Amino acid sequence: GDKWTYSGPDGEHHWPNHYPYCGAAFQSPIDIKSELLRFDPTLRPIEIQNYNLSVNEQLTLGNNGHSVQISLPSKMHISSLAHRYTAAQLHFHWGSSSRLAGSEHMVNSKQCAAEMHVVHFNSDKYPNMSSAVDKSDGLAVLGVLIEIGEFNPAFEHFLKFINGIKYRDQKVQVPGFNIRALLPARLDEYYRYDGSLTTPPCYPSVLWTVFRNHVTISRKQFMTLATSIYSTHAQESVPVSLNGNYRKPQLADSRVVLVSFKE
Ligand SMILES: NS(=O)(=O)c1c(F)c(F)c(S(=O)(=O)CCO)c(N[C@H]2CCc3ccccc32)c1F
Ligand SMILES: [Zn+2]
Repeated sequence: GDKWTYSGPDGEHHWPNHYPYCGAAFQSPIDIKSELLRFDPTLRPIEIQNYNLSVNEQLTLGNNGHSVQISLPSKMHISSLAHRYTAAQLHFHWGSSSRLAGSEHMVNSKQCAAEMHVVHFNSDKYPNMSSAVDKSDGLAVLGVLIEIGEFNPAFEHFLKFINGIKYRDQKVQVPGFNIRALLPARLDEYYRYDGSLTTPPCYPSVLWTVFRNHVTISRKQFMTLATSIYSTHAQESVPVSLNGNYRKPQLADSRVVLVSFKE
């Protein structure tokens, strides 16, 4: 079972005890430092299909005890990579009401307030997420850095339902909305490297795309995300707030981070 947490005796330094890959190479996230970067002119703009979902489509918004996740329909996919990568779910990592920094990836050691990940699997080669999750060409995750600033109406499509998933394993259906609106304007500027799941079992199976440009949410929206969720079930006597659900940056080793932009 997934007993792992982000702090305490089951925190990230202990993950390798039960999940050996967490202590191996090619781990994510990383601190994306200038000295690791190499411009790659072959990196094409990310092209996504069917992200603009109709309100008549129902999405499952859930609290899985580690994050807030939205399950995504399989018509959504990335079409600009070597294989078709079909969307599975998106989820978030955030700080806390007392520590506004909670992104997983950092850029030159700057940690943002939060980070969104849209998880896709290689549907050319694998039938579903479960069979793709431990394959070296199995997954592609789009990472979006989130800063506190302007109010973001796109986030309201799920934040307004968050009180329905306060406790672990609670789920609610929410109307579909344009998932593209959660991404930054420019999909042509990004960092690209080979890495892993940032949670156990930490399989080194992820082609990471972290967009250069962040999106913003308001302080109030951030506090809603950071203070509404518990990692414990409703019936548990002692509720434990879910915040600070980000893994620390891992060793880059000899990895190069490719960039699609010059300046
Ligand atoms: N940062 S990340 O992108 O590496 C990443 C997470 F950080 C994260 F929390 C989750 S999860 O499913 O919400 C909870 C634990 O897996 C997943 N979920 C993935 C991993 C396994 C799996 C299986 C089916 C659907 C989604 C996922 C994940 F890929
Ligand atoms: Zn994630």
